[in-house]
Amino acid sequence: MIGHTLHAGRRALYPGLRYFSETPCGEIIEDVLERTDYPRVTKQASLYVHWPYCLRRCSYCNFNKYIPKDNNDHVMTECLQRETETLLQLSQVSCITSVFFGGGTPSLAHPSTIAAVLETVSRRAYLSDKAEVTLEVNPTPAGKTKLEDFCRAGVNRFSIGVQSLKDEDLKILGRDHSPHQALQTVDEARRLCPGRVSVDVMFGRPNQSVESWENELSELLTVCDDHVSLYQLTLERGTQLFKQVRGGEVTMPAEDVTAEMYQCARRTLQQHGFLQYEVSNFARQNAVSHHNRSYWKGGQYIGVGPGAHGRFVPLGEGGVLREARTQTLEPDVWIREVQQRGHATRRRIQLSHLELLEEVLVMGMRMTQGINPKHWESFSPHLGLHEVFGTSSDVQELIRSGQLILDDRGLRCSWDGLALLDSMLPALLVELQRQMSQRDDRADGRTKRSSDPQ
Ligand SMILES: C[S@@+](CC[C@H](N)C(=O)[O-])C[C@H]1O[C@@H](n2cnc3c(N)ncnc32)[C@H](O)[C@@H]1O
Ligand SMILES: C[S@@+](CC[C@H](N)C(=O)[O-])C[C@H]1O[C@@H](n2cnc3c(N)ncnc32)[C@H](O)[C@@H]1O
Ligand code: SF4
Repeated sequence: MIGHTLHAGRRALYPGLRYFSETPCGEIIEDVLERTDYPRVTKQASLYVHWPYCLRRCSYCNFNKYIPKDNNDHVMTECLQRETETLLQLSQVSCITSVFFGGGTPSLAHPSTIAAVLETVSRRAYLSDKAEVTLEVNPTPAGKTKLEDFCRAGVNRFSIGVQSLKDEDLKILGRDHSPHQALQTVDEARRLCPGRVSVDVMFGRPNQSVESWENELSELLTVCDDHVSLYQLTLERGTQLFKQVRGGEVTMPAEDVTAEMYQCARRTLQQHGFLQYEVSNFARQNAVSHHNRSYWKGGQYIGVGPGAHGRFVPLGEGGVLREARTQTLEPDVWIREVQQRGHATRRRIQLSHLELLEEVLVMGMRMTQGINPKHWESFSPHLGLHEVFGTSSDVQELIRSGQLILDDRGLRCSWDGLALLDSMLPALLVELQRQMSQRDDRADGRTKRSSDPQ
């Protein structure tokens, strides 16, 4: 989803860099460096920390996870701290706005590991007491008993992988908990962090019908807190489920059935007071996830741990371009690299201005509020949102057909359009590429004219 870099191979020079420093998180001091045409760079970021271990492999999952051979908590903790320090220094980020411990199964980590990483962040950057600190939890009895200690370590939001409330479905998915254990974990998390508990649920599961999904959702709504993430089960190559489906052992619901499940869930959640704020995310009482929202708003983020990815400008190395960075995948190799050179960045790609705008577009359109003109302008000061999309006949057609809205509030999907976002993005991206290239041609023309012999 976010690791995706559009046109990663292409390189183009940023027209310039405007550098904003922050004191410490709020006030922005503008300090124009070099040329004048580049979106602002701030000294704030969110932090993602990847815990790469799971007790077993769920049948559908292709995330970066490994079954631990032995307990290496101590060395993992040291390396997560070291990589956090290094990347904070490399990025010169002085304010961390949210922290997300994801995985794998980060609830397998010792609470002291979580505390140690947060302590490192606080030592090296500003981390407000109020900053959102989320931990993903597998709802097993062992996970549940550690929740209180995780809170003491500094976690103030839990994201619980409930996935399904049907025992037989959890078995097909290869989960190691029952629906009852999941509900007990949600209860305990709500007791500890009222209003700050999210549940992840997957739909489009093998043999699932719309009717059974509706019943399951109703049950979920009686127990959940104020945040729900609904993910359509994706059949990932290389997983056990993929093989089972290909071998005919398991049948996935047809596309029109999963589309109906999605629409039915959106309606039901709305009726229960949840606002959909993103393709897969719903919140009531304003319990939106700050961490996820900062990704969708094109904020900088630092990723530490095996396979984590990040998006930031390495100001500390003299960098001026935002980079897409990925850390080494395999934990033992990652540990060695962190011990040797302080971090294990395996891949770094400088994003051109166009690539950055493509990401801002793709991520921003996932939010129901879409992209407002000011948000766009902070990344594209010289080519406004209406200039890019206002004149395109393809975009006009999407507006006429009721899928897209472009007005004073910006560009966004309609209710129906959000479900069809993937089919709309190619037209939007083509328009962006066309307008950016015309703009570069005009700028080149001006440069050429001004350097013509008099
Ligand atoms: C990778 S898991 C990590 C958290 C934790 N280990 C768990 O399983 O709950 C994060 C979320 O990704 C979602 N996910 C993983 N694989 C998926 C797939 N193939 N299709 C859709 N969602 C998936 C699940 O809903 C899960 O809660
Ligand atoms: C699958 S989402 C689950 C979020 C959950 N539903 C919630 O509301 O808290 C996990 C979060 O971690 C981020 N994430 C997952 N894997 C990552 C990775 N390898 N590097 C950086 N961020 C990652 C996702 O972008 C997202 O923000
Ligand atoms: S879904 Fe979660 S618990 Fe299952 S294998 Fe993937 S990361 Fe591990």
